[in-house]
Amino acid sequence: MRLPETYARRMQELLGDECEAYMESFEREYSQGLRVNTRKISPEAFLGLWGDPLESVPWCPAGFYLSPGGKPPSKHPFYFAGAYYLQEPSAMAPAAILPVEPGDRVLDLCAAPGGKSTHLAARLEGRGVLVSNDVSASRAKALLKNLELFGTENAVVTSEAPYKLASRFAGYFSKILVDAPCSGEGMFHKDPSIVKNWEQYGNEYYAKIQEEILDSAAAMLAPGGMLLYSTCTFSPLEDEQTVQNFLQRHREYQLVEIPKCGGMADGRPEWIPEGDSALRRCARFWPHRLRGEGHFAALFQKEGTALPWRDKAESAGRKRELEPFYRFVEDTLAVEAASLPGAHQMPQLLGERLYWMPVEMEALAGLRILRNGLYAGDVKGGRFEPSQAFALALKKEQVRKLAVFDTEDPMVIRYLKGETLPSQFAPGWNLVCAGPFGLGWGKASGSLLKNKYLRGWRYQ
Ligand SMILES: C[S@@+](CC[C@H](N)C(=O)[O-])C[C@H]1O[C@@H](n2cnc3c(N)ncnc32)[C@H](O)[C@@H]1O
Repeated sequence: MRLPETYARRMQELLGDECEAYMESFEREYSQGLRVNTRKISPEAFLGLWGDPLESVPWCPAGFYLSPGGKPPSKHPFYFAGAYYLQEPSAMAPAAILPVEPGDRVLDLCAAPGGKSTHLAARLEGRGVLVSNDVSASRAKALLKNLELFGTENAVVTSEAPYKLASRFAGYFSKILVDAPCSGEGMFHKDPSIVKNWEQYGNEYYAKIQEEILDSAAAMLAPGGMLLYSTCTFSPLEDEQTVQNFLQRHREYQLVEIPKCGGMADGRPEWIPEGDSALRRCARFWPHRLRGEGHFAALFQKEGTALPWRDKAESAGRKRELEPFYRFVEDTLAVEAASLPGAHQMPQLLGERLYWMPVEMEALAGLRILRNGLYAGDVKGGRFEPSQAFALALKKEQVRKLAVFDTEDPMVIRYLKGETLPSQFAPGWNLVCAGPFGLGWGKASGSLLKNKYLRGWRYQ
């Protein structure tokens, strides 16, 4: 692997004797990981279903290393069911470290394609709200898809510049994740093309953006709230220096110790001018000291007392315009409308589309929003057509009409490819399942199951 000379020299100066081990880490196999969606299944139950033995990632209770030569994980029906996310093991740390509780108001400010957002969503267990933002509109689309695949009902997906969000959400969030754009030195092994980007932009360019993003994040954190800053680079300018500069600009923040495990190392105050010893509380992930790529994380707490967040109690009652939806629930599902995922949020029809929204639309006016909560489906012509997102947010036990196939049954892949299938299922909408997981809808009529799997998500 060809590393830029200035980079290699700097790493030699920083790491000294340890640099040799770092350089050797480029020779070993890149570790791939899988993080189980705990909204859908426990890690233990997943391991039982998966069959191949998987080793745990020390800093993430739902994370596992994939063994080379195992099942191709991006072609497996469970991947299409949102039962897991494929994620580099070190990248599982930031959302595991930020102490998110169900009911928190969480912001993921640089969120696409959603590795950490899907993790935060799982930890929220459907309570509170997750605002997932990425400044890039095209990347935000992938973010939305991943959150829908995970069955998330309480996410607002936006595509805005952080300062613009800050003007609307002052002091609103109890937890914020800033997984900042960075020079990506920790990913040189995973993706050597990042070296070109490093040569083009350098560390100062990113350090400036990181400071701006962090200032916007600071404006949005509630008193007593916690902020997790992470990068996938080794540069002290983008790591310890960015953290120290932030603390100097925002005296109401303190660094919180990140408990080290699995080979994580302390932050390095001695690598920046007049570095404060508190910077040791940060965590560094070195590829020669642990099984994962390079990362950095810092956890801050804002002074003040956090107020407990309560979901809005929705006693919406039965709304006349939603009658087709209630009929669908009675015909197809095994639970009442009030106990469905997202039903504690505000039901709202936008045109024909029914959503359960965690945040009032007025609060988001003027922002580029891709989604506010769960898009349940369309109410049209006196009928209700459930959405793909709704299928993935439902648990199999919540549905009465089911078309269940064994995970290994070739019908599963045929369904994911969009084919019509033979049916012996109850007439009407059925949740098509691979083993314990819903994949999407099918509509049974006579001897056929019409395929309602979302076209853009089909198995290629
Ligand atoms: C490290 S990636 C995020 C990865 C993501 N957290 C995940 O786990 O999948 C950084 C993201 O920051 C976004 N970004 C770049 N410049 C930004 C800015 N000025 N403000 C906010 N986000 C920005 C990029 O589009 C990119 O998606």
